[in-house]
Order: sequence, then C-alpha cells, then structure tokens
Amino acid sequence: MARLIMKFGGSSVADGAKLRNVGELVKGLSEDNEIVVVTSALGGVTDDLLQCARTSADGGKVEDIATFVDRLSKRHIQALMEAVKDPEILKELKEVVIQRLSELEKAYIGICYLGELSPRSIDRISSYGERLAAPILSGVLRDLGLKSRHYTGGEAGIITNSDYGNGKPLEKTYDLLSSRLVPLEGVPVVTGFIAEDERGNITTLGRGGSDFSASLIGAAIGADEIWFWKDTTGVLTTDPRIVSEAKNIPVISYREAMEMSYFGAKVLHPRAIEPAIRKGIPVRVKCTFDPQDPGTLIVKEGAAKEDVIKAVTLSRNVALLTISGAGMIGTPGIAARAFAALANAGVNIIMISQGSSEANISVVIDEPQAEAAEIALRAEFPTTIVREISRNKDVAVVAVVGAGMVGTPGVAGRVFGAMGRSKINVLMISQGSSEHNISFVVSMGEAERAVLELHREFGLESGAKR
Ligand SMILES: Nc1ncnc2c1ncn2[C@@H]1O[C@H](COP(=O)(O)OP(=O)(O)O)[C@@H](O)[C@H]1O
Ligand SMILES: N[C@@H](CC(=O)OP(=O)(O)O)C(=O)O
Repeated sequence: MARLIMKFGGSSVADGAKLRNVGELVKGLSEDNEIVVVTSALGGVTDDLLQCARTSADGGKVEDIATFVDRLSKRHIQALMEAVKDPEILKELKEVVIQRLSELEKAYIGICYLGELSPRSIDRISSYGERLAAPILSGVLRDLGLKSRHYTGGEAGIITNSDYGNGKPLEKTYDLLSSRLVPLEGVPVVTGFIAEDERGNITTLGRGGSDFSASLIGAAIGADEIWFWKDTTGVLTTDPRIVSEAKNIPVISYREAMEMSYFGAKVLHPRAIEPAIRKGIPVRVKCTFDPQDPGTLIVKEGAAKEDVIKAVTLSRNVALLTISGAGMIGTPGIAARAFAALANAGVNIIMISQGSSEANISVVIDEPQAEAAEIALRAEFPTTIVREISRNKDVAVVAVVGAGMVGTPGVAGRVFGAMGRSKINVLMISQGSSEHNISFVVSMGEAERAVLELHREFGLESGAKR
C-alpha cells in the first residue's frame, strides 16, 4: 500500500460533474493506497475573489458586493447539488457554503467602507475559494462511502511567516503536519494555497500555491509519491496554448522542472518541487480527464533522459529595467548599490546582465514591481553617474531548458541563429553557469513566435532531433 498525495487544481474541480469525477478517481485509488487530497478553489474563483476585492476598495458599491456573493453562492450550491446525493451531506454542505459566504460578504463590505485593501486582507479574501472547495470535496468523498474530514492549510499544520501573498513555511510545519495528519484516518482533504502565520492570520503561498501545499504535506508525512492532477497530460514541451503540437515529457528531472516553472511554465508552482527534493519523493503530473495516461514523472537528476533541450517556456508578466550612463565605466560599487536598492524595495530579480562596456546594467523583474523598482533606483542614483533609468513593460522572457545542454557546444548558436533567421530582435541574454537554461528577452509582440521557432528548431513537436 503506497502513501500518495493527490493535488487537484482549479480546472479539475471546476464544477459539480468534475468534483464527482475527482471523488470517483480518489475512491478507486484509495482501494490500494493511503491518500491525502489537496484541493484548489473551483477554477477561476480566486481571480474573481481578488477582482471583487479590488473593485470594493476602489469606490465599489455595497449592492455590487451582494450581487457578486450571490453569484458565487449559486455556483458552489449548484456544484455541490450535482456532486452529492445524500440529503444529510447536502444540507450540511449548503450550510457551510452559506456561512462562509456571509463572512466573506462582511469582509468585502468592510473593505468597501474603508476603501483600503492590505496584503493581509487580500490573503484572507483569496482564501475563501479553497475554504469552500475543501468541505465540498470532502463531502463528495463521504457521499461515495469514504471516511473524510477537511482541514485548512493552517489547521493541518502549514505555518508561514507573515509575508502576505508569498508566505514562507516555517520549519515547524513539517512536524506539525505529520503530527496532525498521521495516522491517516480515511482520506483527509486539505485546502491548497492557504496557510496561517504564527498569530493565526491567514496567509497564502503565492498564486498557484496549491502544488506547493501538496509537496509540503508529501514531504512531511513521508509520501511515496506526490501527484499533481491537471488539465494537461503532464508537463509538456511548451505551453499547449501557444504551440498546439506541444508533446508530453515522460520523465524530467527536479532541476529541469524547477527551471521551467521559474521561467514561466504555469504547469507547476515555482516552489512546488523543493519539499519533494528534500525527501527525494517522485512527483507525477497527470491529467484528471485522462487518468490512464502515465503523465510526467519528475525525479532526481540522472534518472531522467538528458535531452539537450526538453522544453521552451515563456514568462509574460515581466519588465526590463536598464540603468545606463558613461559615468558608470570604471566606477566601482554601482552594481552593488543598484542591487541593494532593489533588495531593500523588496524587488525580486529574475535576470541580470551587464554590458561589457560597463555603461549599462539591465535587470528583468516582475512587472507589478516595476514602478517600485524604478523609484528605488532613482532615489539611489540622483547624480550624473547614472544618466538614464529606463523601464520597458512590453517584453517577455523566453527560455530553453534541458540538463543535456551542460557541456554541449552550439546550443546558444542554434537558439540565436533561429531568432536571427526569424528576424526576432533579442533585447537581453542570460545563461546560468549551471547551463540548465538559456533565457533571453524579446518584445511581447514577438514572444509567441520565438517560442514556436525554438520548439521547431529543437524538434520538440516530433520528439526527434533535440
Ligand atoms: N510546459 C507546460 N506543460 C503543461 N502545461 C503548461 C506548460 N506551460 C504552460 N502550461 C499551462 O499550464 C496549465 C496548467 O494546468 P492547470 O490544470 O490549469 O493547472 P492547475 O490545475 O494547477 O490549475 C495548462 O492548462 C497549460 O495551458
Ligand atoms: N486557487 C489558487 C491556488 C492554486 O494553486 O490554484 P490552481 O491549482 O488552480 O492553479 C490560485 O488560483 O492561485
């Protein structure tokens, strides 16, 4: 009997029929395995919750809040009525939904009157999606005859620092999770994405963070495997929404999967693999709508085939910031000052490049932080050493990822040769010394074409050349 963590993303639990399908899938697998389920919010709910919070804070009307909450209530009640048959369970679940949504409505009204939305409130509001989904999914499992109870991430033991929106789990999380969940009784259902800080406030692990929750639980309770159930047949050679011929990658290393998610592959949360690596637990990505397909297995280095290039990724929500000026040449400490200023402003740097003339330094950062980054740099460099600070939001990062490029000459030549032939202008280049990826910046308008050309260049659609 294997111990498995099964994480279901929003697309897998988007409505009543899908919730029932997940219930049946879990029931079938629970005959031979011990299972912990981690669920995300019903697809699109987190986005809707956040949108309503922003409008409420921005002069929204109380009547609109009532309309929004009513819509959310109808969606969840309809889903549970489709997914659950037992009248007792139905009654209980309806009460949970009504009670949670009445709390949510009060929170929105508070935001509306105050006209303020703090990071802490954003986390509290965005937690409702998972806090509605977990009781429903647990109810579906009970309806199918399994024993189940539901937990919030905090109740299960995921305790983070108070970095709202991007909580970092504290070390004690591992012990707490294992003491609260083990021995497993039936099939526990834990909310993904949300946790608690030490003061008991709700925190979140960053968008898409349910993968991370599942991996933390897996590492804490000694799972044999962690399975992420998605709407694709595993990790693909690129985003299927950009290249419809994208192919499944049967086996990939932890490192490659991390690089892919870091450089924008939305299939995994960038930190999802860390806890699994810590305990060497294999991770599988499988398709909820085609459970027989083996999907992708993510394992330690060496166990995966080392293709030169395994995947091409695209990261859209970024900005390119460049500081330049002839006075920078030969002036020591400019880079240190720039990076310290950005760090103090809490800016996350994705890529760095310094021109060999030393007359400019470029960084790629998350787009929502671009304004704060520019303000921090202008405050740090009021003098003539840095003549110009420019910000370009109309850019994207394209990356090719693959462990086999280590020591393989000519990969960069092929990447940039393909860009040259396609007349795609490259604005900045970076290659980590680990040689697991080559990443570069292009204008947004050319980004998808760049992905398509590279996918073709490395024969990823046929699985042939690489
Ligand atoms: N390399 C990739 N492989 C698979 N999916 C990818 C990749 N890059 C981007 N994606 C996108 O990521 C989505 C992830 O699946 P989804 O089911 O939405 O995740 P979740 O269940 O965690 O919400 C896919 O629908 C796909 O469009
Ligand atoms: N519901 C959260 C967490 C999450 O992981 O969702 P999903 O598994 O659907 O990507 C979000 O939308 O960010």
